[in-house]
Amino acid sequence: MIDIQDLSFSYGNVTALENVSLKETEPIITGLWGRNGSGKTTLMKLISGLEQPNQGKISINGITPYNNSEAMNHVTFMQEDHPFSDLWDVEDVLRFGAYFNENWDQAFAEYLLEVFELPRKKKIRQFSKGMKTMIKITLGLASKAPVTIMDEPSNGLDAHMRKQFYDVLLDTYEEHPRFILLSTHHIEEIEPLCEKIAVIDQQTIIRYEDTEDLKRHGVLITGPFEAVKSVIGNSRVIDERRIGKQLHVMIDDSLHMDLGVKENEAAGLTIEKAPLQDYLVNLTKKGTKKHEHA
Ligand SMILES: Nc1ncnc2c1ncn2[C@@H]1O[C@H](COP(=O)(O)OP(=O)(O)OP(=O)(O)O)[C@@H](O)[C@H]1O
Repeated sequence: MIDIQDLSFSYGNVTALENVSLKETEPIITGLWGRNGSGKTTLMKLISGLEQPNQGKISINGITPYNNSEAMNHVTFMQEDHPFSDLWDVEDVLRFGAYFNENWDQAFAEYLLEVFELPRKKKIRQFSKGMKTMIKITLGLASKAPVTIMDEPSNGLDAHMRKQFYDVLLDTYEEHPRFILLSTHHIEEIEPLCEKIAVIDQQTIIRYEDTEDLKRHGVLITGPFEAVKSVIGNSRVIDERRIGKQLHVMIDDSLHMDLGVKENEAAGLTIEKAPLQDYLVNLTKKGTKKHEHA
């Protein structure tokens, strides 16, 4: 389906991606999480053939996307600032979608316009941020491309429209499975949709795993200094704060028996699972260090 090997890319002397590898053979929904400037958009542009790698290979269903007109039948990329013409209204966007996508589903596109309550005759440039996101979702999903890439697809959506987005995405995916890559800074916004999550940091993908496995990671431990130090052992500490005699740490580990037992409560320790977003932020922050055994 998608095979990226040892990919590197620079804008002039700014290295945006280095030695990125990611392989997925199943048509699944994948989240791409990373902090600002981590390289998410660059990776998406490379996958969709808008940029040429400096090094490494990308294969989409056996096709190299850069400078390859056939790739358009395999990949759709909905950019965060999608280049819609100033003159276009919704009907122009749909005509564009039908012209450039061989799997275009006009009936589904019409249905999505109704779900998102989009006015047909209004110019896209007059749309609100959320409405622009909804027309991009419409274009992206109705294209039914085997590889569908969406940069920040929940950007600007209110709670109701985000729920509508989840519902239509899951329905169309179930009916017509394809590889869907969704990028975000806020993992909670897309995590319920994603079977796997790729984490990008310092120009490369540092994790690519099942969402459920990733969600088990990140444990918060709070309590008296010595008790916390003794329970964390050799676990990797990704956040540490001292407040008075209390120590608060987050470790890059999953909740397991050694950490969860009642004796720890007796020692005044609180041990709990950290929210996934907090875990990812700490995992990718500068200066994250290995705990040295006391
Ligand atoms: N056109 C460009 N010219 C020069 N440098 C660029 C260009 N586009 C991106 N970069 C640089 O490449 C790196 C990766 O940027 P990219 O836009 O891929 O990150 P991102 O993860 O999508 O960021 P964000 O979440 O803030 O949108 C950053 O250092 C950025 O400054």
